[in-house]
Amino acid sequence: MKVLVIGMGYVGTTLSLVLANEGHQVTGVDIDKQKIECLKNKHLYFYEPGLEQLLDKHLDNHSISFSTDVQTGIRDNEVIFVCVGTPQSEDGSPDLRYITATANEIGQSMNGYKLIIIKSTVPVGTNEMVSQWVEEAQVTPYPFDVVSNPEFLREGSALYDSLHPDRIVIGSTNENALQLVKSIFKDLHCPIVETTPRTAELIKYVSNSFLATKISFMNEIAKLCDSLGTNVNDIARGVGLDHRIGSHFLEAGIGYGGSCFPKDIKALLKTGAEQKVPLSILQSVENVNEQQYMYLMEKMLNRLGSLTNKSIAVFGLSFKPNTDDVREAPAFFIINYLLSKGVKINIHDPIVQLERFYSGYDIEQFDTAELAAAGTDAVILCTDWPHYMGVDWKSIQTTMNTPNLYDGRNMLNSKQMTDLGFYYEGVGYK
Ligand SMILES: NC(=O)c1ccc[n+]([C@@H]2O[C@H](COP(=O)([O-])OP(=O)(O)OC[C@H]3O[C@@H](n4cnc5c(N)ncnc54)[C@H](O)[C@@H]3O)[C@@H](O)[C@H]2O)c1
Ligand SMILES: O=c1ccn([C@@H]2O[C@H](COP(=O)(O)OP(=O)(O)O[C@H]3O[C@H](CO)[C@@H](O)[C@H](O)[C@H]3O)[C@@H](O)[C@H]2O)c(=O)[nH]1
Repeated sequence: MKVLVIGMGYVGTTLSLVLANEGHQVTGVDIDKQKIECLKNKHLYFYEPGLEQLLDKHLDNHSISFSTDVQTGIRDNEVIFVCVGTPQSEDGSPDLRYITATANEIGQSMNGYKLIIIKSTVPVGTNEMVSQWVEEAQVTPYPFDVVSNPEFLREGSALYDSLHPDRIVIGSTNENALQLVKSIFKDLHCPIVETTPRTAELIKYVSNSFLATKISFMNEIAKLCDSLGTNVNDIARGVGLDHRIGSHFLEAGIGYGGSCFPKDIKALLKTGAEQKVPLSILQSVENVNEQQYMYLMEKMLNRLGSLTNKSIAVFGLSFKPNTDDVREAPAFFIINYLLSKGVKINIHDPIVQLERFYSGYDIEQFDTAELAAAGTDAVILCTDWPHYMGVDWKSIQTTMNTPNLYDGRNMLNSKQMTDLGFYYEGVGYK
């Protein structure tokens, strides 16, 4: 099938490559010339394991092409996936300007029937509004359908998640449109949830909110563990082996970040407020998360006494491993806090280059974790990159000014680190 994908961000690029891999003929469009140039030149402009190989393969066999010509893309394709961004606006609600612009563009450029599939995460009622916006923009009243098909991939495992989804959610009011979307994904074997567009839109927000709830719940329990002298990692295992609870998303630490959880939780809270339905549990989830990085900072302050003239190494910048995405990354909240206290900061990350973010501050990036830690008063581990399991902790311990190790992801073995001579603290784990 010929398909157009609008918006070559994480979601659109991954979807385009997966659809090409499933045998579809894909055109990917974006208004960002640089992104399109990169993709045309077989260069993935973001870090995501496995995607560059697919890009190479499908450009070579001509099953995918990229363009900035959105209008021609719309005219040449009956099936259109919309994957544009829906960032957070000032008041916490999603900014729908890119969705509106895309709906207008489709309405103005369409030359026959179009199936418009909304992949972007949008508040309840947006699919209905898209129908209205397309209709209002139409020059000739061609028929079209709008279907909600939210995306559930995770950064860092986007390809795997897209090829092995837990479920596909399709919200449609039209049976033919529903069957057409199902036929596009016919080779992906998983349950399909057929529902209304409004319900599909809400499923996406509830999924992210529930996952974030698990994290914040465990982060609060971690504080109790510190107080009681119990181990939150063992608690997560002991609790998660109960199938009714499940073992995923129970890892305590410095809190969740990324381009999705913080914004989507804010958006659902906004929806609750608009509907005058207080979402008090979700509000607590957000509150716990916003304070979580400071919990580790307070532990460090208790030991160091003061941060004056201190030098601290921060390991890991991205919001999670296997991505170079730093949107809402807890590492940056920590860095900003340390900078505000006049701390000298040494950075290491296996992928992310810091120059992109700071200049003129007392902050320096090093090529190795060992170099970054030398001479510092503490190391703070912010991202659970597997890389940090393999660094030379023995040598790090000997070169630090004072070997204090704060593990914001509870990823290292506390006994091993203590045996090496570190003062080690995790979150609910010592
Ligand atoms: N990133 C994720 O892991 C993820 C996962 C699931 C769902 N989502 C949701 O999917 C959507 C996209 O997320 P993303 O991370 O890929 O966003 P992104 O910001 O990385 O990319 C969006 C792209 O859309 C392009 N764009 C904007 N307006 C356009 C227009 N009028 N025509 C053509 N292109 C246009 C932008 O230039 C940009 O490249 C969001 O709603 C997000 O919440 C994201
Ligand atoms: O037990 C855990 C699991 C995750 N995290 C943190 O939570 C954040 C988000 O992690 P993850 O969900 O793996 O990454 P995302 O790529 O943001 O994916 C989420 O957001 C996407 C965008 O909506 C959805 O599609 C995915 O299903 C959803 O998992 C990261 O900072 C993690 O470090 C924890 O602190 N503890």
